[in-house]
Amino acid sequence: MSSSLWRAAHLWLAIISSVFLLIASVTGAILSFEPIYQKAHNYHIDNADDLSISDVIDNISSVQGEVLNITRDKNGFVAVQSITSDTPFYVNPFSGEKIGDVIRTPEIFEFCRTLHRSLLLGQTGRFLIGLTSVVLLFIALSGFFLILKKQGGLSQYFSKVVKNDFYKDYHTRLSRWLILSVIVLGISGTYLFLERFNVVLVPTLDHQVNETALTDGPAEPIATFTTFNTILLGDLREINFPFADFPDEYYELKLRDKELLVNQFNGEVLSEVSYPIVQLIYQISFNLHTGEGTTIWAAILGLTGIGTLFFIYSGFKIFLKRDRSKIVNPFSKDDCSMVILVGSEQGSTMRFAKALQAGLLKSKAKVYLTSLNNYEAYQSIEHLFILTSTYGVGEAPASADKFFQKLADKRQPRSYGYSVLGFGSKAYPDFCQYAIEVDLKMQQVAEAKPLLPLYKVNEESKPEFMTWLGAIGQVLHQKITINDKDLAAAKKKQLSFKVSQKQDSQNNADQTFYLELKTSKKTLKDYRSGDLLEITPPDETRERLYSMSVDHEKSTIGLSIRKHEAGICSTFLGDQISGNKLYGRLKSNPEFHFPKEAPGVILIANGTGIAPYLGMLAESSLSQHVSLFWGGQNKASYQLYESRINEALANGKLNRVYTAFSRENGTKEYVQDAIAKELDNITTALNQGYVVMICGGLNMQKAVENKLDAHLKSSSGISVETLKTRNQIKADCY
Ligand SMILES: Cc1cc2nc3c(=O)[nH]c(=O)nc-3n(C[C@H](O)[C@H](O)[C@H](O)COP(=O)(O)O)c2cc1C
Repeated sequence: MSSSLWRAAHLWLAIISSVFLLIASVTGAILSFEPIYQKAHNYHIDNADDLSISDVIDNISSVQGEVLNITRDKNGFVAVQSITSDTPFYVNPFSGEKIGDVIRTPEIFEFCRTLHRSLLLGQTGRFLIGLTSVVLLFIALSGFFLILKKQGGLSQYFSKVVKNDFYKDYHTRLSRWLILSVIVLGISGTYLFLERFNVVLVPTLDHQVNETALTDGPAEPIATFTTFNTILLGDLREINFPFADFPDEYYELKLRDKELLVNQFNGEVLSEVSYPIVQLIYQISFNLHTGEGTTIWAAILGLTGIGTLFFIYSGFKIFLKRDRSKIVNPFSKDDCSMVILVGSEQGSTMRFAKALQAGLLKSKAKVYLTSLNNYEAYQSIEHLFILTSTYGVGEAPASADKFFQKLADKRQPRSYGYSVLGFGSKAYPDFCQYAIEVDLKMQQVAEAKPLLPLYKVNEESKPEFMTWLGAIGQVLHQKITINDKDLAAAKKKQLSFKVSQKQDSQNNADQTFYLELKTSKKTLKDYRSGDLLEITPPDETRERLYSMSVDHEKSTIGLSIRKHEAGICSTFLGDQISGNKLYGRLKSNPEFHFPKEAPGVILIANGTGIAPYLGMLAESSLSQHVSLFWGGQNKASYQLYESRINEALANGKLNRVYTAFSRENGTKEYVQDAIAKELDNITTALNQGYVVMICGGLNMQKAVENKLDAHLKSSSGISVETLKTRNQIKADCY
């Protein structure tokens, strides 16, 4: 069974049984206090368990007179019902003296017990709650399997949990400790359920007493009964005394593992029947399920009940936040003749790949879908489809960066046809570069025969994808139908914004404008400068992200945007005028927030990358030293931001500004050149704990980081990579 099936089983069983689990956990947690509550009364007398039954009977009878029944409960408390008392009472087995009345169970426990056992619904409730135990067992076992998978086996069981999301992390962390007790509760609850509904039959004990051979009087003293002398109080559960001095009235002894009938006159054992194994298992299950008699186990059960509440809550949170783009493969990899490998960073290529998978599955093909980084040998492979986007500067997306290595290491067992489909954007100079490289690599694989030349899709264009799909259909001689719904991105709830200001750059060549959008205070409450605005232009499926500045006082966000010729979204935003209404979503980007704790911050940007900094300057404190490096075409380009920057300089929120112009009076200076001049100061500042932030184009980021890296390595032996892991260098480039 694959991990995804385990996960699906874990999830759906939990969802179906959640209400019952909730009731059982709350009541179970409360009931776990009952054994602790009882133990707290402490009617336990030390060393009494070593007394023989004959001593106990003697001691009690001499003080309490005629006794009807003696019990020893799981706490070791000895209770007596005598002929003269209406209710049972606890005694000291050494002295036979009464030490207290039998504890009355508080109402709350009684109520919880009924709810826990039958949901107050009688037999139907008992059945439902019993079934919940069975389901709990499967949830726990699937959970255990998932932890093993996640942690990388039993030997890694308690190794560090890879940081993810609060609910996911603690769902795993806590369950590593509580899973065993949940499994115990599941197994014991299941056994009690099976016993109650007679699936496991516990036979009634059948004592065979030879009535004709029964002897009577004269009664010998109990102290001479060998059996009573050898059985210890610790092994006793109950003794029922004979009612009258007739030979067919005998002592009934219930011990840990058997029952005895003993002649009241001479102590002869008339019948001895051991409990059947099913009954012993029942007892063990009962004790394990209730925690009766053991405070520590009861406390563990209580924690397990509370933990289960957390599992239900966090499980729901994980479910609601779940990644709907998860891959589901109905066939195992070696059964599939068609394999789809995907390279995707933000999920859109995966969406196309899933639509393709669904289309092929509809035509009864056996298809296996996975990411390029999971490349391995596929025993039944006939066709391979590679769909990949390009990231960075013509680089592999995150889910494909190990593909070439794996392709070199793993060979397919047979020859197969392949086709590569690249996803990218013409707004980048290296359009579909990574797909081009993948296609070239595939051409060198001996077993791989091209089905089609490389196809490319610009900005998730559906028509371009359909063209490729048609070509594939022709090669395979089958029509592949794709559901439009599968291709469309999930509709997300949009927030409304009003354009409050639009300002164009004074340098026309820049094609840049500043857009201020107004919204409500509440909408912006959880967002900061450096977070992102996601805009999907009307009639488009693909969203674009813009790094924004946030002004909480004015309830506005600020964006700096450069119009691209083929840029659908930048054109759409460029057409806006004050008063227009726009829709979008806000996305948190905590890795790129202003570091309020740092002694100083160096902000580096080119072009529109300055947008988040314009808001961040308001967040700096007067004790922090903040400098800004900005690169643009010329001084006219700078004017779009100048008043905001000057205001920050005037009120002490910004200490220094360095500008670099690439087309000003014949000079050709880029922001990385301005950085190069200040490398000594920047290195000193980093050594003092300053934080460097970089926002703008990827090429600029690379150039700045290369300069910094070389200088840092030679001067202080530290690399940019190390500073990034320490969060001393933060970048948000595109
Ligand atoms: C930071 C960044 C860098 C990108 N670099 C390139 C690139 O060099 N070449 C290209 O063709 N597309 C580039 N793209 C565009 C993506 O490849 C394109 O949007 C693709 O549809 C994304 O697919 P995904 O959502 O599956 O990752 C880039 C996108 C981003 C956000």
